[in-house]
Amino acid sequence: MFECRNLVKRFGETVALDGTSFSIPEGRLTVLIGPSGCGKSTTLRILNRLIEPDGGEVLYRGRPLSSYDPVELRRSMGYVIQHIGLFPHWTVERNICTVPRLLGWPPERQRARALELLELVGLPPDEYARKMPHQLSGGEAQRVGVARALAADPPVILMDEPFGAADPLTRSRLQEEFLAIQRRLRKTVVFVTHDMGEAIRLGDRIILMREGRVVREAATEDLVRSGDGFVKTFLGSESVLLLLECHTMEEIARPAPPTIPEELPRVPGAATVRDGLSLLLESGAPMLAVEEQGGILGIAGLKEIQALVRRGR
Ligand SMILES: Nc1ncnc2c1ncn2[C@@H]1O[C@H](COP(=O)(O)OP(=O)(O)OP(=O)(O)O)[C@@H](O)[C@H]1O
Repeated sequence: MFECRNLVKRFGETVALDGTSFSIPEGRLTVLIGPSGCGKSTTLRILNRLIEPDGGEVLYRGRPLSSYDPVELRRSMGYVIQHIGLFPHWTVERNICTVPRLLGWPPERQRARALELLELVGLPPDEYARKMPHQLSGGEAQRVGVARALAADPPVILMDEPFGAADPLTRSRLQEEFLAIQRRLRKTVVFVTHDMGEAIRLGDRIILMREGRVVREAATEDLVRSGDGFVKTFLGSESVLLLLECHTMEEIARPAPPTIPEELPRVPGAATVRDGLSLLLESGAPMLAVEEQGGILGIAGLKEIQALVRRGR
């Protein structure tokens, strides 16, 4: 979807991007990650032409980005930032419809879309559509921000530390919800974070940046497994836990025996192995029953988790 070649961007003496090259595939969630100041946000702002690079080029759908009208381009890309910037004296519904209104959609279509999106992000429309931004919690405001970014059904969503200000529990809920939405919608998402746990949980691909350059660009799982130099420092001692984030319980479950004890704790097949391990340790049970659509699809315990870690190392 995007092809960035040798991007250079300077702010006075500061070199924010120093020959950055990478590609962003269509329909996948690509994470840009790296230490503070390495050029992640600058890259994102170049992608929607909020700023222009001093050198290099970006191809978007095979054409130079510079050949697109910046205003139209921005309307075709949802943008979610940390402090979501809802308009304070507009209702939630009106905020969500910002772009559809600019595009001249008829009011009924705007309204229907807002209600549909509130549903999608888990905010009951009857309760939330008429609320004002100051009546929302931080997590709810972020959900409205995601709904607003999706409103005109743009093919691309740019997200700059969207859940960065949320407390850990809310953050993990927002991540799960967004992942579920992304599994349905398959947008091209470029997601900036400096939290490796978040990158691994959400990203199909990860682009690791340092000092304005790309250090590594790989599928999430390959990156976690490889653990070379800078990657390893970034992952630190958490690398095993992070590997567990990449896999689901249904992937490691073995077939269930004909009868399984009633008291065995249940875990959804889609839960990460990390969540499965927590449940196993908390419950003290020898095994978990892995469920899918109400039925039991298998069982898994420490042995299966250890096998996964050994395979991943
Ligand atoms: N408008 C600006 N004017 C001056 N310097 C800037 C501007 N925008 C970014 N920079 C500088 O460019 C470098 C890269 O900034 P950028 O915001 O892209 O980093 P980042 O990786 O997103 O950092 P963080 O994780 O802290 O948000 C930094 O040194 C920053 O201070």
